[in-house]
Amino acid sequence: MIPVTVVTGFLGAGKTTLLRRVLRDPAWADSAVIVNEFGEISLDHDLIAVSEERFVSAATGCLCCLARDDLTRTLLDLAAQRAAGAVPPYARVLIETSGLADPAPVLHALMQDAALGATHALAGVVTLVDAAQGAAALSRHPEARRQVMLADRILVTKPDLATPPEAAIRALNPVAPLRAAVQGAAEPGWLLAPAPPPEHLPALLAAMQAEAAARHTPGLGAIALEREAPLPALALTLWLQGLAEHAGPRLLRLKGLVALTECPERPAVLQAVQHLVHPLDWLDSWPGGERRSRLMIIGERIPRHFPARLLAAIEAEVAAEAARR
Ligand SMILES: Nc1nc2c(ncn2[C@@H]2O[C@H](COP(=O)(O)OP(=O)(O)OP(=O)(O)O)[C@@H](O)[C@H]2O)c(=O)[nH]1
Repeated sequence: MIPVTVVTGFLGAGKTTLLRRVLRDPAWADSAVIVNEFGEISLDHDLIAVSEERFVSAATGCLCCLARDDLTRTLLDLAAQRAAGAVPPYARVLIETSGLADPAPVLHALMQDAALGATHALAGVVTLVDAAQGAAALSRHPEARRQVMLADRILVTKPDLATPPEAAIRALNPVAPLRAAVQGAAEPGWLLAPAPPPEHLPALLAAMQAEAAARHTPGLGAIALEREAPLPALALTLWLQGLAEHAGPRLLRLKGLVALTECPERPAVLQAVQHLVHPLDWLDSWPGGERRSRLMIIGERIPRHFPARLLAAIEAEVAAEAARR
């Protein structure tokens, strides 16, 4: 049996950060990773930096989540390749759901599909809750609440930024063991040790399925932005300010790799979760040698062309100002 752990948590909670850390630990490096990303641009592979063979990006055009059938096929294909020696042997599978995913269909697939059940066993659901923005996400987004309700273990992230919203978490899930960790520095043994599914899980899943229509925040969408030419850091800063002013709390998540004019040979990793822009990080080199900025914005009712048009206007203004000086 191949143990499968589902790692979930709302947009920007720190799932990729955690996986990157866990996979650097030699004791857990023999894990296969399936990342379910929402939107047209896939970035997590570049950020997790796990080997090509053990990584599957299950991108989806649907906000909802990884469809049951897709997940079943992905897990069985991977297991067949493992049995045939086409991929290095792996000891477990970690599934990172999209931040907007309802984990219930994934759990259904693992618990009810006969072929999957014969080869894979659900080892647990690890839910991440952001100490800084988790309380807001839990009150506004049904997806975030369902992720906490289904958790076997809860990891509060970013406790360096704010006090964990423990009361809001406990109101949804009074029993799951809870710990906090900065930058994914959690004990993998605690996080990933198989947890028997709680007795009430089938009833909880059935109840959730019954109210499936209410499980998503209405009006959510992802906007992708790609560009060849490097961008002045000033234009990027002004663009972020403009987006935040325009969208306010409707801007849920922004992430991307950006070529800055000041340092185009290395990609800057841009991360924002709601109004909080995290400090820029840098990768050592451009993944695949392709020097092209890629950005993904997830928000509620943000006009599709607004981010690109705002960026073009700001860039023109910054260039004109530079020419005047
Ligand atoms: N200060 C602080 N920042 C953190 C911590 N954990 C993660 N972050 C930052 O939070 C941002 C989002 O982290 P990710 O790991 O990309 O979050 P995610 O859940 O994978 O995001 P999505 O897949 O887009 O939903 C990044 O800038 C991380 O560096 C933490 O404990 N403290």
